[in-house]
Amino acid sequence: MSSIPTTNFFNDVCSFFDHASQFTNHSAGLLDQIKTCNSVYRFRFPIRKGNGVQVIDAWRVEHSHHMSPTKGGIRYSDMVNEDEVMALAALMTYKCAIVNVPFGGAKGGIKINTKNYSVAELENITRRYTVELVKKNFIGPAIDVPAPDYGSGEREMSWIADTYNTMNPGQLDAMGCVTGKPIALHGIHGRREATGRGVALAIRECMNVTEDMKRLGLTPGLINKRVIVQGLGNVGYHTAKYLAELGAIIVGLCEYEGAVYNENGLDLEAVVAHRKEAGTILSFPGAQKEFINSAEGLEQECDILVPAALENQILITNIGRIKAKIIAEAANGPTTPEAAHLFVKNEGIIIPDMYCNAGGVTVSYFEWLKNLSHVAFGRMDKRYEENANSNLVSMVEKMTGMNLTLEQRGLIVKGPSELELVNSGLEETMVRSYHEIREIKMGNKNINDLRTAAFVGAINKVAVSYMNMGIWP
Ligand SMILES: NC(=O)c1ccc[n+]([C@@H]2O[C@H](COP(=O)([O-])OP(=O)(O)OC[C@H]3O[C@@H](n4cnc5c(N)ncnc54)[C@H](O)[C@@H]3O)[C@@H](O)[C@H]2O)c1
Repeated sequence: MSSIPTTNFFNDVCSFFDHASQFTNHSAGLLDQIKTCNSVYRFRFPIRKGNGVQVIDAWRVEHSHHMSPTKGGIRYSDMVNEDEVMALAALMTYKCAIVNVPFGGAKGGIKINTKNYSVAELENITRRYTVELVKKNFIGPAIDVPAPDYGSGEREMSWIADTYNTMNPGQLDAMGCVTGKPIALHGIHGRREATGRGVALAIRECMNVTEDMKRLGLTPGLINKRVIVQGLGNVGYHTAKYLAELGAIIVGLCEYEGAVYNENGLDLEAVVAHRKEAGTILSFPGAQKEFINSAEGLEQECDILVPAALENQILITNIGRIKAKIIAEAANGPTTPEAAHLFVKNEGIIIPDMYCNAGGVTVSYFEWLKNLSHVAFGRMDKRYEENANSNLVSMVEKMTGMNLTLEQRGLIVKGPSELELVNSGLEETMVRSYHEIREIKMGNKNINDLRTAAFVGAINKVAVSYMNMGIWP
């Protein structure tokens, strides 16, 4: 892997890119166009706080316009900075390419600690942020479509949708300006859990390849595999939930205030309930061990480690103590290039962020399509099941000469629900993309990790778009 020294997150992404680009045959100029962030919008705006005024720092970065609109979440964090937003925007470009979602990459950031603001203040900040984006043409269903990320969720997406809609009266597709909205406000079933579900499917796919598991000394499949998850937010919680449903054992859970471990398994819901009540993950009665230094939680015995919090968690300084054989990057950028290089050299498998957490943008794409098409997805359960006089039922009754019972009528007319459609589309995407990446790796003996293979696939797809598009004028 790359020998470029790590200085920051965007550099790390570029260093992975540079390493992979040697396995492509594109010109230096085209590679430069793909790698660079096209538009970086940094802005500041005031809000009222108490009796005074506070200035908020914010960003929106559009990394690539090889496809429109651009797409990517908005991070609410007091640690967010321009470099981080640029790196996350770049990852969005490669992520969308890997899962064949026809968007360019983008990302946003608002530099606040959400705990220090009331709900009303958060609403003011979110709405003013949206207004700033509208003013500069950095948001719109055909321009740039934000989504949730660290520190933001359905509530913030609702405020964004409403602000945009209010500022664009009569725009038919206005609700497609943002995804990750609540179901009741033009959202889609399955989006909330999509990233975590996708991570679990990515891990399942990886563990089902017998020859790769043999190399790691593991039996294939997820049953009874021991998992540690870092971060109990949207992505971490849902990943742990679906992995447990697929037969894995959640042995460790880490939050910023500490970590808990039990070699026989932790009850996820009980840990979440305990944390909610006690205000900390520590002192959970079902834990055998606990760690006040949360990072120690990552270093415990397990087969699979799922960092699902923030970047730069697995570093050259702690990689030697990580016992997992598989790192599934649910978070963006959790492993630095040097740490990743060492882990792969020691025969570990890293399921790279740009593929591993792509379930979120995949289902966001479904939501955007739903908003643009103005058509409900899936069956209308009640109407179909209660109305047994549909044409289809009469036809079957005519053909068979039978009088169908209500239950039989229901079975005949029952199509997939919106959630079933979303989940099957998500599963198909995660399965197909995993094997596409693995085949790139297997097709070149000099590519020894899935991240490089994923980058090669993504660079090639983005390059084709840019070449087809040409340069104007
Ligand atoms: N939300 C999505 O759909 C989505 C999609 C793709 C990628 N991601 C990535 O997944 C990661 C998590 O995002 P999220 O939406 O779950 O955020 P979130 O805000 O819902 O949850 C993050 C959790 O991580 C915890 N955390 C923070 N620092 C920690 C530390 N040092 N150790 C342990 N826990 C820590 C926080 O307390 C919080 O509970 C981010 O890297 C994000 O970019 C999110």
